[in-house]
Amino acid sequence: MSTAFGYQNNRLHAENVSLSELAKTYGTPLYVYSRSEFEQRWKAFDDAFGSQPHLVCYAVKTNSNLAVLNVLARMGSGFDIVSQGELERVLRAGGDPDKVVFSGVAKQSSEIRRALEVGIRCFNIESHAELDRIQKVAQEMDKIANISIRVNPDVDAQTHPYISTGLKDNKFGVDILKAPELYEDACACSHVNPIGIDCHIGSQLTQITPFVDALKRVLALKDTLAELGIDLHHVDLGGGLGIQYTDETPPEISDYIQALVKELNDPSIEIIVEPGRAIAGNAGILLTEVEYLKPTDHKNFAIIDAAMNDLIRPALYQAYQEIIPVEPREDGLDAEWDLVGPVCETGDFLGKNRRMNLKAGDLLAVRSAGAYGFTMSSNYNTRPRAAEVMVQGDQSWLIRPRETYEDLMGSELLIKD
Ligand SMILES: Cc1ncc(COP(=O)(O)O)c(C=O)c1O
Ligand SMILES: N[C@@H](CCCC[NH3+])C(=O)O
Repeated sequence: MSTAFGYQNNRLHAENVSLSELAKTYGTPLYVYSRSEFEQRWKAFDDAFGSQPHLVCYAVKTNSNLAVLNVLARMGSGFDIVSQGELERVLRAGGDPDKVVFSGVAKQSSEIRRALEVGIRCFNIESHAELDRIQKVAQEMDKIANISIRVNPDVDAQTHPYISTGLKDNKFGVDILKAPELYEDACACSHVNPIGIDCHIGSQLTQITPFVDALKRVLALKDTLAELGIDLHHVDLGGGLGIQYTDETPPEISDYIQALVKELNDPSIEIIVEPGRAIAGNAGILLTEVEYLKPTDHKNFAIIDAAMNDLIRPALYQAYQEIIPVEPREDGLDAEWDLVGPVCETGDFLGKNRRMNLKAGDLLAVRSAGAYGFTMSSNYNTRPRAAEVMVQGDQSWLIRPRETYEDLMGSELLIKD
């Protein structure tokens, strides 16, 4: 797990910043990110390619805070987006549109138009209907749309069924056997230019083998296309590399990338990867305070001020995330606790059966919350979304204030009649 979060003098720190101090200044729940961790993890991907042409396109959905995107853009990162909203964020954060790939099964015409207007690198196409739509919009704009086709290699990613994307049963991509036909149709389009092949088989993979198996199938397709006279410039292998949440042992970034480079065995082809979790996951924690202790004959509940609306992974995927005290103590109530939030749902828990010595008012840190944490948060129960803070060394920056109650009204209108 990340070394960015560790104890100094029995107090948990983010780099050299005390989390107790951050909680005092900004309140809880609070997302805290380590800038150094984001930078090191992105660089680990970039460096691992050596001389192989490549582009690391950070998956924006993972953590789309503008400061996070800006830190990565400054390092030269590309971006994998799935909506115009994400595109606008990348642009606002100083990202280079020429390093943007656009994934997703349901791109709207207006989104395609905007992406062509700013000149993104490539659309990852997921169906014939989408090819037709992109051709139509590009023709109207008199632009050429670079595309790759996202193929579904039917490889079992051996991950949670909700985050497995490369099986025939999943809505993503096109059947790899039908892909040559689609490429031929794309070549026949006046305003579409096929430049690559794309696949993404799932998320939180802890083995290299499924990635290599998918690449083998992609390369077989590439050979078939070459025989049809269709030569491509890149292969995009998506994201999906897992992280350690508890006792998983995911591969090192360098071993994963080197396995891809070795299997490709062609220095003239560019490899694009779209990592998200492997960069952001262990670069963030969610800080929360114990509001009440509620021991019962049957179970002990520690009611905390963070909830499923702040971090939905435990409720949605039964995901396990480590929860540790910011200032460990021995004079509280030592018991097994269910750490539950204020939301009116039985599924509102961040952890179950966690042995801890607690008092009300204690601060806890939910680890590995940098990925799919804030970006999946909501206002359920009309709860303001948490603030986000970035630290580096002994510096900290508030990068998104906590929502106010006025923010929660948004621009809704009363009916006047
Ligand atoms: C198309 C695509 N690319 C990249 C990612 C990022 O995945 P991960 O966070 O597992 O690296 C996802 C999410 O799974 C995705 O759907
Ligand atoms: N949101 C998921 C990952 C989904 C990946 C998106 N394609 C998670 O928290 O694990």
